[in-house]
Amino acid sequence: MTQAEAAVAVRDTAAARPAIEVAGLVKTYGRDVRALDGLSFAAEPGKVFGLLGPNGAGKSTTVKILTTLSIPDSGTARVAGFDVLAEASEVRRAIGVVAQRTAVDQMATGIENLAMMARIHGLRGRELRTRVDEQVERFGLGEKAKLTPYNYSGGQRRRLDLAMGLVHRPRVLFLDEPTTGLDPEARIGLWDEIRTLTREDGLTVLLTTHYLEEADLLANQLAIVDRGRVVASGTPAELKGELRGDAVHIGLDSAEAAVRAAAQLADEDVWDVQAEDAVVHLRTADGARALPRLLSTVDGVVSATVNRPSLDDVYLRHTGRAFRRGNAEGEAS
Ligand SMILES: Nc1ncnc2c1ncn2[C@@H]1O[C@H](COP(=O)(O)OP(=O)(O)OP(=O)(O)O)[C@@H](O)[C@H]1O
Repeated sequence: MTQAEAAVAVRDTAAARPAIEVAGLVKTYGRDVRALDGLSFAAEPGKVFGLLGPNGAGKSTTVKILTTLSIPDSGTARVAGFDVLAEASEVRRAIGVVAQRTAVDQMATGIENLAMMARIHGLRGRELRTRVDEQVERFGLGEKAKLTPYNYSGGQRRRLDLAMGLVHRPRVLFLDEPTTGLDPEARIGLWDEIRTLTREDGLTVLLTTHYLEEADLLANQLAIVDRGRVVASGTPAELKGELRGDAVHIGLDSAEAAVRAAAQLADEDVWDVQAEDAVVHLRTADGARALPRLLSTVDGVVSATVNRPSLDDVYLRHTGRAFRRGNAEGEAS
């Protein structure tokens, strides 16, 4: 092997290593709250990796550890090849963070905000000005960049957040619930922007979300987190593809009726039958054709839906709870 070939081999090996590697992370708060309970996953470089889980699943705790803001009780984590504990300052230089709560100073213009962030990252003079101009251009802020964020639309404010998170050209970007509060058009625009960043700039994005649709459409790879552990991982298509048949959800007039219906339906040609509150979830081959037969088997039906398995069904399969219910529990705690 020539020296040049060896250099390429070394570079390719480095590029092939996961951008984020997490193994057996445990984090407890006080005596009782085990926020992370042996969490492990690996995110490929240049892709969007989605951490999907209901409120309280442990997503923010994971991000805090990966961004060096919190220390795990045990386990290891590497970001951009650096250990989050032993090489915390290298990690900080390699990452950008766009939190759910904006870091934007509302009294300063877009340009001033970008310049402030660039200065925090040690940029000065001409390099700083070039970098700020690049971000204004890259994120389509145009003339708006000369105004304070009060004059921006929700989508523009979020793009300024992104531009600020990327001004120092990080290799890994942490994005927390990026499209919360945006209208559908702005959400789709932002998803496009994030995809472009990974495809064209080779950026790795760790996205945390409790929006199933966002995880499904935006993430190349997903880890579904529940109670501090990864319960399933893969591409959205792989995860949904693991579930055979169609998903059927039958709403009944009471929780008791749902328990009775689940027992009756178990004798039919169905699988993964679960009663939860006043709903029975199950899967069956050719759901549309099977539905009239299934509905005639039980009493007290108030609604029924049939669909191809969604990430909601994947979550249900692995946790025994519907995703929305998981969220409601998290919000209540
Ligand atoms: N500083 C803290 N002190 C005590 N408990 C905490 C603290 N931070 C988080 N927790 C608890 O740890 C668990 C995991 O919380 P975490 O915020 O990581 O979840 P999450 O998946 O990010 O939820 P969300 O989507 O609501 O942010 C929850 O039970 C939460 O109440």
